[in-house]
Amino acid sequence: MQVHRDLQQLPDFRNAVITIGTFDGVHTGHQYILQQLQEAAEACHGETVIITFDPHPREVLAPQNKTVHLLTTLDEKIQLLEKWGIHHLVVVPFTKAFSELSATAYLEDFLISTFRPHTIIIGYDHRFGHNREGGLELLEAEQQKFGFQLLEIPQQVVHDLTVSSTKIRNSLQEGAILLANELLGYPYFINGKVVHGDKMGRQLGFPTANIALHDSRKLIPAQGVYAVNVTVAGKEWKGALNIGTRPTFNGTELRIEVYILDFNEDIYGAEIHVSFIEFIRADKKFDAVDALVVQITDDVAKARLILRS
Ligand SMILES: Cc1cc2nc3c(=O)[nH]c(=O)nc-3n(C[C@H](O)[C@H](O)[C@H](O)COP(=O)(O)O)c2cc1C
Ligand SMILES: Nc1ncnc2c1ncn2[C@@H]1O[C@H](COP(=O)(O)OP(=O)(O)O)[C@@H](O)[C@H]1O
Repeated sequence: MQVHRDLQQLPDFRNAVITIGTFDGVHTGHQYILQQLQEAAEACHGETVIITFDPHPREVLAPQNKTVHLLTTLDEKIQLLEKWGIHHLVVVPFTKAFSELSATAYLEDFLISTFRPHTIIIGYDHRFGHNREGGLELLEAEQQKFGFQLLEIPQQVVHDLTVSSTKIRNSLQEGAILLANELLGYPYFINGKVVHGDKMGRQLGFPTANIALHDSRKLIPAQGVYAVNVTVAGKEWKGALNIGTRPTFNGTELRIEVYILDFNEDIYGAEIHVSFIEFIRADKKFDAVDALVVQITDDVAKARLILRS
């Protein structure tokens, strides 16, 4: 897949079959659209093109309530779309000026003149241009003049997609990992860098790699303990991960930290990838450190059992 971030440097697309969207999570619901895109492209010997915006339009248009919780960062989305065999991903820098283009200017001067689409695949309720003034009716009106095909994604499919995205976000925020993973079609994951903590872990007998996420907009699952798979320096390990404020030590800051099973290496500064497999329990305040150690020992045994094979 080719990723284009500069609209001035785009290639000449051959019979571009395009769709526009955020594809956050690239979950099972998005697969229907990816399939439509591929089928339409095969039929006209064309190229599949996904147009997405970065930053997220909501962050630019409503910055005061920008509680955008991303299932996937742009880099993660790129990795996932790559697996689907999409030919081109075009990342359009979403600016205030871009958002103020009239619907006709957006359609004619941006979408059509940039991509010369053979086919446009679009949700029945898709809106574009200043104040969301353009929609399917405008696309239909311009279809003849510019000679593109229009494929409408029906209401039911759009509805299912929205329900699915919301369900995944809510499930993760409630610790319902199994449901989230089923809807995603793969285990939810985070990417970050191993940073220094308070050096308490090794004293407890469980050193924990503290993870600083690459993107602060990434959705963090519910506080608690999880069985996870970890990739660090190209190798896979199993782990027990805690998301919490460490109430036993009267901590306040939210930390994400993982004890890696059967592992003993200095990995400060390393890139780390964690996939969530199962929720084990909620975060707790213990009266004594000994009790916390007993609990962590039990968590690790549970993680081992969940992740066996
Ligand atoms: C599997 C696991 C479960 C944990 N559960 C709790 C918990 O319930 N309550 C708590 O206060 N801390 C919990 N912790 C966090 C420990 O308190 C933490 O690892 C310790 O403070 C070390 O922190 P450090 O990496 O900054 O040295 C857990 C850690 C792990 C690895
Ligand atoms: N099994 C392990 N799991 C996680 N980190 C480990 C493990 N063994 C060694 N380490 C190293 O120890 C560090 C964690 O030790 P810890 O005492 O918790 O310090 P910190 O508070 O800085 O995280 C990790 O960042 C890593 O470099």
